[in-house]
Amino acid sequence: MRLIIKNNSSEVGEYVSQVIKKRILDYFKNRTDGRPFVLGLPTGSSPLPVYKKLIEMYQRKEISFENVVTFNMDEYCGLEAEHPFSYHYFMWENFFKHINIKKENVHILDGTAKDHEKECAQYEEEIQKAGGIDLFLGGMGVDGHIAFNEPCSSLSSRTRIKTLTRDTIIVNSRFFDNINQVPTRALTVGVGTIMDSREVVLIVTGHSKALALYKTIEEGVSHMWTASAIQMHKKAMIVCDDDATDELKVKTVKYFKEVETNSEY
Ligand SMILES: N[C@@H]1[C@@H](O)[C@H](O)[C@@H](COP(=O)(O)O)O[C@@H]1O
Repeated sequence: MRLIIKNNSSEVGEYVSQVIKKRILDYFKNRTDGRPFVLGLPTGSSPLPVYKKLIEMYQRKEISFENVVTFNMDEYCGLEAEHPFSYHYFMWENFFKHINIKKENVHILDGTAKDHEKECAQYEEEIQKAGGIDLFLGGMGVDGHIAFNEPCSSLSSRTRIKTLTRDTIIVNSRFFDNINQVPTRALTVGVGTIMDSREVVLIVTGHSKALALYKTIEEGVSHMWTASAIQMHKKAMIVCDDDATDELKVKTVKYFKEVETNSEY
């Protein structure tokens, strides 16, 4: 696992957007079979600087999303796509409407689906049909959750419905007018779904994530901190800011800062 430590969230955004750009450009350099690049995406405040930079790269014609297929991590149950607090709305407002992605290439779980099980099974099938996910970008909850895989989620879980913890409802209430509006359930890809991706990149910024980052990388793999599963991934990278390293050992921080000086994306 790589740990890239940057000074602030804007530098994290710059770095992660460069990683995504490089992976997409490298992928199409040698591709002749027409298979698109498949990108997994998160919502939340952490990826916003990444989306901003990717939009700027698209506007400067450095990158195209014409042959990119996306799968979002999760969606609240019960919110229509047009609902201003839905993850559908978030993704179109903050990213998709500003780039040249084809509407049919965007996949986001339908939180209003009557048959959750069918919706989740179809999502897994669509990921397979697309050829699997090349790069899954993620954030992390303050309790170390990845997507909506709350503490005690199975580390081999697939896409399914999850009940949100009280902690997550309180933390995510900042995006709603009041806490009673926060849905209590969500559809989410599983930890296993994320682990099947060819590469995983997690963004961790701010002091509030410091304990989760420590648990994710300096302690053992645990279903209590589901992001810690990435210790078992073949190609995983965490990109964090200085504030998020507050609970790490000095020698861990020094080690990764030294290793990653002048490293390639
Ligand atoms: N389901 C999302 C996660 O995918 C996200 O990583 C987390 C952190 O969000 P933020 O980046 O706003 O801290 O929030 C939600 O719970």
